[in-house]
Amino acid sequence: MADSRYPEAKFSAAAGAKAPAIRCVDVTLRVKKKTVLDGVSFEIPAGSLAGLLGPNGAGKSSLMRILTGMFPPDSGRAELFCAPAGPERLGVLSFLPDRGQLPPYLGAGEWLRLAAGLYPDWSEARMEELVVKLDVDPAQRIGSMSRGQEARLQLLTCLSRQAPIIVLDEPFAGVDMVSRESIAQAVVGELADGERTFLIATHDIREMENLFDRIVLIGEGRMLGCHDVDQLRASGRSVESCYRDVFA
Ligand SMILES: Nc1ncnc2c1ncn2[C@@H]1O[C@H](COP(=O)(O)OP(=O)(O)OP(=O)(O)O)[C@@H](O)[C@H]1O
Repeated sequence: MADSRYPEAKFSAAAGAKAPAIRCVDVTLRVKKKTVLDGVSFEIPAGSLAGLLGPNGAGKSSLMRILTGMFPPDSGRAELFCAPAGPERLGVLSFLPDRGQLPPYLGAGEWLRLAAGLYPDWSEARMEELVVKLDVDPAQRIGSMSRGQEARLQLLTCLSRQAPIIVLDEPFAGVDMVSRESIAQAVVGELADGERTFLIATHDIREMENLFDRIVLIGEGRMLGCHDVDQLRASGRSVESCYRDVFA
């Protein structure tokens, strides 16, 4: 069932599995005279778990920031549930930025209590479950955390919200290899229930390969493909082989 607090999500779910939760139409962005995104168009159907893949500097983070409404594109449209992305739409989207920083002087538990007050869609039950799964110590001061430990706390913060769209920019940066695999399966895989829509930018293709049902490939600011993963597999290809074909 779509969450009744988000009429657009309900509308989208009612419209069928193919209703786009995220749509970009000819999105172009220039930063300091450089074209960072050049006519990017794709759709992510509601309920998908999509990977946004591409090499360093491809434009993935820039595209995600446009989707969160941090800044508008120079031209084209970015839409969430068929309405323009923008700061006023942050209620439908939970975002984990690639270079986010949590207040170093707080303990993890103190931060989570603060976040619970900040977000109206915070789920205390999910937060408690994720504290265990992500192995976060509520007593640990954020400033004393390793990069991987802080990344877990950031992921926990993002996933404790019940927003219908979840956008994660490099959620596993700094997390060790074995933990990346288990977090991908036990946390992201479990939350991808066919209702929420995930867009995840990652270089950890092997760990995420089995979870994606769609991939968007972007290189030097241009769209280089948007594939249904089942169709890729039916043609004898994997996400990794597709990535190598495009970028190697
Ligand atoms: N504030 C800025 N000033 C100048 N150039 C910028 C700025 N922000 C982004 N860029 C440029 O835009 C391009 C895309 O950057 P972006 O961070 O979106 O790429 P990315 O695909 O997320 O890369 P990565 O995988 O390394 O995180 C890069 O060439 C980057 O140098």
